[in-house]
Amino acid sequence: MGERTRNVIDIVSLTKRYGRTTGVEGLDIGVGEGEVFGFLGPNGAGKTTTMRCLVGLLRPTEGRVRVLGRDPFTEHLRLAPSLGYLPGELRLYPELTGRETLRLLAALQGAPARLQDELCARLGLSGPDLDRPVRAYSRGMKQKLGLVQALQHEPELVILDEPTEGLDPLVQETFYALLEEVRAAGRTVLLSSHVLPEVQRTCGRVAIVRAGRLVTVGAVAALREARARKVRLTFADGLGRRPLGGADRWSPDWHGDQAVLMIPPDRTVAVLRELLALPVRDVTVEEAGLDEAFLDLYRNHRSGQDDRSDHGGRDTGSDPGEGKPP
Ligand SMILES: Nc1ncnc2c1ncn2[C@@H]1O[C@H](COP(=O)(O)OP(=O)(O)OP(=O)(O)O)[C@@H](O)[C@H]1O
Repeated sequence: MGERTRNVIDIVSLTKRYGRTTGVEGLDIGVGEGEVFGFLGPNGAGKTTTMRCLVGLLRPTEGRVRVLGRDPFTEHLRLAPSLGYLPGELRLYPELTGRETLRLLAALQGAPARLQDELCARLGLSGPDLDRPVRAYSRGMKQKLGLVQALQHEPELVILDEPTEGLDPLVQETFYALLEEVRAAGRTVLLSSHVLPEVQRTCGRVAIVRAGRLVTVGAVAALREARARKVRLTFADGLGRRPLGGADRWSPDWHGDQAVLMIPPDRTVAVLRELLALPVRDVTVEEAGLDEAFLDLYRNHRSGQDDRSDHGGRDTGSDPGEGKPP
C-alpha cells in the first residue's frame, strides 16, 4: 500500500441499475498509480458495467467514480487524452478503413497518436491491412485495431475489457510485452479477463466480482496463499468410504480407498491431526491450483444467482453513449 501515491481510479459505493436489473451494487475499489489491476468474475458479474462507468459511457445510479480525480461522466472530454479504452464488444464504422478508424479515434482522444505506427507493426497490422475497410477485418484484426487505439496516445490509464479475446498466442505474447512496458512506464492498467494464467502473469492485484458485488480484492500472491490445501489420504485397510469425523464437513471426494479433501490453509494442521488417528497408509498435501481457487469463487456464485432479477437482454440501457464506438 505504501508505494501507492494516489488513486488513479476511485470507485465508491458504485451502484448501476438498468431498470430492474442490477449491473453492480455497492462496489468499492481503488486502483493506485502504476498498478496493473485485474477484474475477474463470472459472466454477468458487472465488470463491463463498471468499466463503462469509469470511461463515462454510463452514469452511476448511486455512488461515485473518479478517474484521475475527475468525474468521467461529466468530464469525459477532459479525460479523453489521458484515457485508453478497449470495449469488450468493439463497434466500429464498417466502411472506414483501419487507418481512418485510428485517425478518427485519435481525434476524439484529443492527443497525438505517437505510438500508432509502432503498435500496428508490433501487433501485426500491415499497411495493406490498414487500407482495408474494417468490415473486411477478422475478429482478431478488429481486436488488434482496438488495442492500437487504446494505447496509441500513451494514456495515463488504460482500461481493457477482455483484451486478449480473439488474439492468437503470438499476438497475446506481444500484448503482454506491451502491458509490461505500460507498467514499467508507471502508467496504470485495469483489465478484465476470464483467463486466469493471464491474470496471474500480468496483474499485481485483482478484484473478484460476483452478481454485481465485490467478493474479494487483493494481491494475486495473497490469493495464492489463501488457496485451500488438497489433502489426499490412502487408507491401509483397503476399505473404501467411511466416516471421517469432523473432517466430513470438508466434503471428501472418494476414489476407492482414497479420500481427497480441500481444506482451508488455517485448518489443515488441525484436520490432519484428527485424520491421522485413522488407519492411514499414505498422505499427500498440496496447494490447490490458483485456477481451482478461482473456480471455487466462481462456483459459489450459483447460490446467489437467483437473487438477480431476470432480464431478456443487454440493450435496454438508455444512457447516452451506449453503443457508440469507443
Ligand atoms: N444495457 C443493459 N441493459 C440491461 N441489463 C444489462 C445491460 N448491460 C448489462 N446488463 C446486466 O448487468 C449485469 C452485469 O453485466 P456486465 O456486462 O457488466 O457483466 P460482465 O461481468 O462484464 O459479464 P461478461 O463476463 O459476460 O462480459 C448482467 O446481469 C447484465 O445482463
